[in-house]
Amino acid sequence: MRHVEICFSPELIHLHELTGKIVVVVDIFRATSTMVAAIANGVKEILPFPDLESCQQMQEKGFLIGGERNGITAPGFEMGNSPVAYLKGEFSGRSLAMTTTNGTQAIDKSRGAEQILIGAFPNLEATVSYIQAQDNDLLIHCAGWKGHFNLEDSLYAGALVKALESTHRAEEDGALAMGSLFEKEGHNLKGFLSQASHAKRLQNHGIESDIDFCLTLDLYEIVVKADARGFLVEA
Ligand SMILES: O=C(O)[C@H](CS(=O)(=O)O)OP(=O)(O)O
Repeated sequence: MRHVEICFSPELIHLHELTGKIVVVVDIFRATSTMVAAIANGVKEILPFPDLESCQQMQEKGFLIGGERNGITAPGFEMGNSPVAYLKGEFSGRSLAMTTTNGTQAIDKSRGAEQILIGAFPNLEATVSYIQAQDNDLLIHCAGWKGHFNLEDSLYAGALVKALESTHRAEEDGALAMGSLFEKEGHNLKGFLSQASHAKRLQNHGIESDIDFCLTLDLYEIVVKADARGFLVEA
Protein backbone atom coordinates (compact mmCIF):
# COMPACT_ATOMS: atom_id res chain seq x y z
CA MET A 1 0.00 0.00 0.00
CA ARG A 2 1.32 3.47 -0.92
CA HIS A 3 0.65 6.63 1.09
CA VAL A 4 -1.15 9.88 0.35
CA GLU A 5 -0.74 13.18 2.23
CA ILE A 6 -1.87 16.76 1.67
CA CYS A 7 0.06 20.03 1.89
CA PHE A 8 -2.56 22.79 2.30
CA SER A 9 -0.39 25.74 1.25
CA PRO A 10 2.92 26.40 -0.56
CA GLU A 11 3.98 28.11 2.70
CA LEU A 12 3.92 24.67 4.36
CA ILE A 13 5.69 22.69 1.65
CA HIS A 14 8.97 22.72 3.60
CA LEU A 15 7.27 20.42 6.13
CA HIS A 16 6.88 17.70 3.49
CA GLU A 17 9.43 15.40 1.84
CA LEU A 18 9.28 15.67 -1.94
CA THR A 19 11.98 13.18 -2.91
CA GLY A 20 10.64 10.04 -4.53
CA LYS A 21 7.04 11.27 -4.50
CA ILE A 22 4.49 12.13 -7.12
CA VAL A 23 3.29 15.64 -6.34
CA VAL A 24 -0.08 16.70 -7.72
CA VAL A 25 -0.26 20.50 -7.76
CA VAL A 26 -3.82 21.78 -7.55
CA ASP A 27 -5.19 25.28 -8.03
CA ILE A 28 -8.81 24.68 -8.98
CA PHE A 29 -9.64 28.44 -9.32
CA ARG A 30 -8.03 28.67 -11.81
CA ALA A 31 -4.41 27.98 -12.77
CA THR A 32 -4.32 24.19 -12.93
CA SER A 33 -7.82 23.98 -14.47
CA THR A 34 -6.59 26.40 -17.15
CA MET A 35 -3.45 24.36 -17.78
CA VAL A 36 -5.47 21.19 -18.29
CA ALA A 37 -7.92 23.04 -20.58
CA ALA A 38 -5.05 24.47 -22.64
CA ILE A 39 -3.26 21.14 -23.15
CA ALA A 40 -6.54 19.28 -23.82
CA ASN A 41 -7.36 21.84 -26.50
CA GLY A 42 -4.11 21.61 -28.42
CA VAL A 43 -1.56 23.82 -26.64
CA LYS A 44 1.71 21.93 -27.15
CA GLU A 45 3.43 22.73 -23.82
CA ILE A 46 3.29 25.17 -20.93
CA LEU A 47 6.29 26.69 -19.16
CA PRO A 48 5.20 28.00 -15.73
CA PHE A 49 6.91 31.01 -14.12
CA PRO A 50 6.59 32.37 -10.58
CA ASP A 51 7.21 35.97 -11.72
CA LEU A 52 5.71 38.22 -14.38
CA GLU A 53 8.95 39.59 -15.85
CA SER A 54 10.61 36.29 -16.81
CA CYS A 55 7.31 35.04 -18.19
CA GLN A 56 6.78 38.13 -20.34
CA GLN A 57 10.28 37.81 -21.83
CA MET A 58 9.23 34.50 -23.40
CA GLN A 59 7.11 36.40 -25.94
CA GLU A 60 10.33 37.27 -27.81
CA LYS A 61 10.97 33.54 -28.18
CA GLY A 62 7.60 33.01 -29.85
CA PHE A 63 5.65 31.88 -26.80
CA LEU A 64 2.04 32.82 -26.20
CA ILE A 65 2.14 34.55 -22.80
CA GLY A 66 -0.48 34.23 -20.04
CA GLY A 67 -0.11 36.43 -16.97
CA GLU A 68 -2.53 37.17 -14.15
CA ARG A 69 -2.39 38.84 -10.74
CA ASN A 70 -5.33 39.11 -8.34
CA GLY A 71 -7.69 37.68 -10.94
CA ILE A 72 -6.88 40.30 -13.62
CA THR A 73 -4.83 39.84 -16.82
CA ALA A 74 -1.42 41.42 -16.21
CA PRO A 75 -0.55 44.46 -18.37
CA GLY A 76 1.13 43.52 -21.66
CA PHE A 77 0.04 39.86 -21.51
CA GLU A 78 -1.98 38.22 -24.29
CA MET A 79 -3.84 35.78 -22.06
CA GLY A 80 -5.08 35.91 -18.47
CA ASN A 81 -5.96 32.84 -16.41
CA SER A 82 -9.24 31.76 -17.92
CA PRO A 83 -9.74 28.10 -18.92
CA VAL A 84 -12.61 28.91 -21.29
CA ALA A 85 -10.26 31.04 -23.44
CA TYR A 86 -8.69 27.77 -24.66
CA LEU A 87 -11.81 25.75 -25.38
CA LYS A 88 -12.07 26.62 -29.10
CA GLY A 89 -8.60 25.24 -29.84
CA GLU A 90 -7.40 28.61 -31.20
CA PHE A 91 -3.92 28.14 -29.73
CA SER A 92 -3.30 24.66 -31.03
CA GLY A 93 0.41 23.85 -31.46
CA ARG A 94 1.55 26.95 -29.51
CA SER A 95 3.95 26.96 -26.56
CA LEU A 96 2.51 28.90 -23.61
CA ALA A 97 4.45 30.69 -20.87
CA MET A 98 2.23 31.27 -17.85
CA THR A 99 2.37 33.01 -14.46
CA THR A 100 -0.49 33.29 -11.94
CA THR A 101 -1.01 34.56 -8.39
CA ASN A 102 -0.89 31.20 -6.61
CA GLY A 103 -0.72 28.23 -8.97
CA THR A 104 2.60 28.75 -10.70
CA GLN A 105 4.26 29.51 -7.34
CA ALA A 106 3.08 26.11 -6.07
CA ILE A 107 4.52 24.39 -9.15
CA ASP A 108 7.83 26.16 -8.60
CA LYS A 109 7.93 25.00 -4.97
CA SER A 110 7.26 21.39 -6.00
CA ARG A 111 10.57 21.03 -7.83
CA GLY A 112 12.51 18.09 -6.41
CA ALA A 113 9.60 15.66 -6.59
CA GLU A 114 9.97 12.48 -8.65
CA GLN A 115 7.06 13.61 -10.83
CA ILE A 116 4.88 16.73 -10.86
CA LEU A 117 1.30 16.32 -12.12
CA ILE A 118 -1.26 19.07 -12.69
CA GLY A 119 -4.57 18.36 -10.95
CA ALA A 120 -8.03 19.57 -11.97
CA PHE A 121 -11.60 18.24 -11.77
CA PRO A 122 -11.98 18.01 -15.59
CA ASN A 123 -9.31 15.27 -15.70
CA LEU A 124 -9.66 13.77 -12.20
CA GLU A 125 -10.35 10.16 -13.25
CA ALA A 126 -7.48 10.10 -15.77
CA THR A 127 -5.10 11.43 -13.10
CA VAL A 128 -6.28 8.78 -10.61
CA SER A 129 -5.61 5.98 -13.12
CA TYR A 130 -2.15 7.36 -13.89
CA ILE A 131 -1.20 7.62 -10.18
CA GLN A 132 -2.45 4.09 -9.52
CA ALA A 133 -0.16 2.73 -12.23
CA GLN A 134 2.95 4.19 -10.48
CA ASP A 135 4.80 2.89 -7.41
CA ASN A 136 5.35 6.24 -5.69
CA ASP A 137 3.76 7.76 -2.61
CA LEU A 138 1.62 10.81 -3.32
CA LEU A 139 1.68 14.37 -2.02
CA ILE A 140 -1.19 16.67 -3.01
CA HIS A 141 0.10 20.25 -3.02
CA CYS A 142 -2.75 22.76 -2.72
CA ALA A 143 -1.88 26.21 -4.07
CA GLY A 144 -4.35 27.84 -1.66
CA TRP A 145 -4.71 31.59 -1.78
CA LYS A 146 -1.74 33.81 -0.96
CA GLY A 147 -0.47 31.30 1.59
CA HIS A 148 -3.89 30.53 3.08
CA PHE A 149 -5.93 27.31 3.08
CA ASN A 150 -8.75 27.25 0.55
CA LEU A 151 -11.80 25.08 0.19
CA GLU A 152 -11.71 24.20 -3.49
CA ASP A 153 -8.13 22.87 -3.64
CA SER A 154 -8.66 20.96 -0.40
CA LEU A 155 -11.89 19.41 -1.66
CA TYR A 156 -10.12 18.25 -4.81
CA ALA A 157 -7.45 16.73 -2.55
CA GLY A 158 -10.27 14.92 -0.71
CA ALA A 159 -11.63 13.64 -4.04
CA LEU A 160 -8.21 12.17 -4.85
CA VAL A 161 -7.87 10.62 -1.39
CA LYS A 162 -11.26 8.89 -1.78
CA ALA A 163 -10.61 7.75 -5.36
CA LEU A 164 -7.25 6.25 -4.37
CA GLU A 165 -8.53 4.38 -1.29
CA SER A 166 -7.80 0.95 -2.75
CA THR A 167 -4.11 1.73 -3.38
CA HIS A 168 -3.06 4.67 -1.15
CA ARG A 169 -3.45 4.81 2.63
CA ALA A 170 -4.30 8.21 4.16
CA GLU A 171 -2.79 8.35 7.64
CA GLU A 172 -2.34 12.01 8.45
CA ASP A 173 -5.25 14.07 9.77
CA GLY A 174 -5.46 16.44 6.79
CA ALA A 175 -5.97 13.64 4.27
CA LEU A 176 -8.50 11.88 6.53
CA ALA A 177 -10.45 15.14 7.04
CA MET A 178 -10.57 16.04 3.35
CA GLY A 179 -11.54 12.48 2.34
CA SER A 180 -14.51 12.76 4.74
CA LEU A 181 -15.40 16.24 3.48
CA PHE A 182 -15.47 15.05 -0.13
CA GLU A 183 -17.57 12.04 0.87
CA LYS A 184 -20.13 14.42 2.41
CA GLU A 185 -20.07 17.30 -0.10
CA GLY A 186 -18.62 15.88 -3.33
CA HIS A 187 -22.07 15.22 -4.86
CA ASN A 188 -22.75 18.98 -4.81
CA LEU A 189 -19.43 20.52 -5.82
CA LYS A 190 -20.86 23.71 -7.25
CA GLY A 191 -23.32 24.36 -4.42
CA PHE A 192 -20.78 23.65 -1.71
CA LEU A 193 -17.98 25.67 -3.31
CA SER A 194 -20.18 28.68 -4.11
CA GLN A 195 -19.45 29.79 -0.53
CA ALA A 196 -15.66 29.57 -1.08
CA SER A 197 -13.93 32.94 -0.84
CA HIS A 198 -12.18 32.51 -4.18
CA ALA A 199 -15.46 31.63 -5.96
CA LYS A 200 -16.88 34.91 -4.61
CA ARG A 201 -13.81 36.80 -5.84
CA LEU A 202 -14.22 35.32 -9.32
CA GLN A 203 -17.99 36.05 -9.30
CA ASN A 204 -17.12 39.69 -8.63
CA HIS A 205 -15.02 39.62 -11.80
CA GLY A 206 -18.06 38.30 -13.73
CA ILE A 207 -16.46 35.01 -14.72
CA GLU A 208 -19.02 32.40 -13.62
CA SER A 209 -18.33 30.40 -16.80
CA ASP A 210 -14.81 29.80 -15.48
CA ILE A 211 -16.21 28.50 -12.19
CA ASP A 212 -18.57 26.14 -14.05
CA PHE A 213 -15.71 24.78 -16.14
CA CYS A 214 -13.37 24.36 -13.16
CA LEU A 215 -16.00 22.27 -11.33
CA THR A 216 -16.87 19.98 -14.24
CA LEU A 217 -15.76 16.40 -13.67
CA ASP A 218 -13.98 14.18 -16.18
CA LEU A 219 -14.27 16.10 -19.42
CA TYR A 220 -10.83 14.92 -20.57
CA GLU A 221 -8.88 11.69 -20.50
CA ILE A 222 -5.48 13.38 -20.53
CA VAL A 223 -2.90 13.64 -17.74
CA VAL A 224 -0.67 16.73 -17.55
CA LYS A 225 2.82 16.39 -16.08
CA ALA A 226 6.12 18.27 -15.97
CA ASP A 227 8.76 16.85 -18.30
CA ALA A 228 12.53 16.86 -17.66
CA ARG A 229 12.79 20.47 -18.94
CA GLY A 230 10.06 21.67 -16.55
CA PHE A 231 7.51 22.09 -19.36
CA LEU A 232 3.98 20.86 -18.66
CA VAL A 233 2.93 18.40 -21.36
CA GLU A 234 0.45 15.59 -21.90
CA ALA A 235 1.84 12.48 -20.14
O1 LIG B 1 -6.86 33.90 -11.48
C1 LIG B 1 -7.10 33.29 -10.43
O2 LIG B 1 -8.05 32.53 -10.34
C2 LIG B 1 -6.17 33.45 -9.25
C3 LIG B 1 -6.06 34.91 -8.90
S1 LIG B 1 -6.50 35.30 -7.28
O3 LIG B 1 -6.09 34.20 -6.40
O4 LIG B 1 -7.95 35.50 -7.26
O5 LIG B 1 -5.78 36.53 -6.92
O6 LIG B 1 -4.87 32.95 -9.52
P1 LIG B 1 -4.44 31.43 -9.25
O7 LIG B 1 -2.95 31.36 -9.32
O8 LIG B 1 -5.09 30.62 -10.34
O9 LIG B 1 -4.98 31.06 -7.90
